[in-house]
Order: sequence, then C-alpha cells, then structure tokens
Amino acid sequence: MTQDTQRIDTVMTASPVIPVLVVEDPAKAVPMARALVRGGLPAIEITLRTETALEAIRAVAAEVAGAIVGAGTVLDARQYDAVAKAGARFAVAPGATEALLSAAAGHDVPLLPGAATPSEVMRLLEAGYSRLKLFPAEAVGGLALLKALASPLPAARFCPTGGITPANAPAYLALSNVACVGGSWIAPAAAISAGDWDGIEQRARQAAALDR
Ligand SMILES: O=C(O)C(=O)C[C@H](O)[C@H](O)COP(=O)(O)O
Repeated sequence: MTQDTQRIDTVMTASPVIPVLVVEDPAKAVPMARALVRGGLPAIEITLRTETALEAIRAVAAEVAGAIVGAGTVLDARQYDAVAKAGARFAVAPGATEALLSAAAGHDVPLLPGAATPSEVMRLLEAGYSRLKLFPAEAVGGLALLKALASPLPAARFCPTGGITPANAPAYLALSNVACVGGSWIAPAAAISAGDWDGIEQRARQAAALDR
C-alpha cells in the first residue's frame, strides 16, 4: 500500500501547473485537452464533479495523443475503479481515507491524495505516500504552512491546489517542497463551455512557462 512515486512524479514534473477541469459537455473534452497540450500542459485533471466526467476522461485518454489525463475529486473505491476503467493515468483526491488508500492499492493508477495538516501528512507518509496535494491550499495556510512543514516533514512534496492564481503561483513554485501547483484558472468552466480554445491555449502557455 505505497505510492508509485515514479509514476506520480511523471505527472507532477510534466509541467509547473496541473489544470483542474470541470467538464459539463463531454464533446468539449477533446478540443479542450488538445488546447492544453498545445499550450504545454500535458498533465490534466478532469474532476468527477459532473455526471459526464468519466466520458470526458475516456475520450481524452483515447483520442488526445500527448495528454496525461487524470481524474480529480476521486472520493471512494467505487469512483477509483471507475476512473481506472475509463483510462485515467492518475487519480487526485481532496483528502484521504483508509478506503481510498485501499482502493488505490488495488490499481496501478497512482494516487495523489490530499492533506491539510501535519498529522494528515504524517499518516500519509506512514502509509508510503510522499507526493501530496495540499488542499485547499490558500484556505489552510498556503505559503506559510508549506514553509513551516518543510523542516519537520522534509520527505513530503506537494501540489498545492485551491486558491492558486497566476499572481501567487510563482511564490508557491519557488518553495523547495512544492513540485507543481494545481488550478482552475487556465480552463475555467465558462471558457470550456464557450469553446474558447485559443484563450485556454494562451493561459496554458503562460502557465507552462512559469519557473520552478
Ligand atoms: O475537486 C477536487 O478534488 C479538487 O481538486 C478541487 C480543486 O482542486 C479546486 O477546486 C481547484 O481550486 P481553484 O483553482 O481555486 O478553483
């Protein structure tokens, strides 16, 4: 029951930002993912916050060369099974439960679990998970929390998500215990619904060019 750090590192190092996506219309998923890949963000997280998210994940996995499509908001074992079957290459959760870690152990789709406190980080490290999502990053302490965690818990590497913007992303990416950040600003739901592929590509390009 440990994390496949090599495979999750492939996702976390693919680009400085993982776009977090809410896709209402699965027909939009493929052109959206192509725009993100063109802009330099191959690793993308489609959240299970819509009825059609699994269909969107399936379509991107099957049709978008160069994309590393993952599933977000994976909360339980049933959802873990479903996203693995749909072709997700990684799974992201806002937190972690025993049931979710057990489900992850039964699949070769690697899990990026969420943590927000030192005890949650310690429990995940004990369970063999060192690559973690800090969620909701800004609300739980953001930069100050990550700086404070670096000395006592140096093994943990984070993808802070929740409240990350183009303005604060550089400060997060400069921290030694941050591998990448996640955020919805690159492809907000309205831009996806409107089919604004050029705007998504442009914001992806800017995000891909951030230093870390
Ligand atoms: O549903 C999940 O599992 C999530 O991943 C939540 C997202 O990370 C945040 O909703 C993104 O936060 P914003 O960039 O502030 O919009």
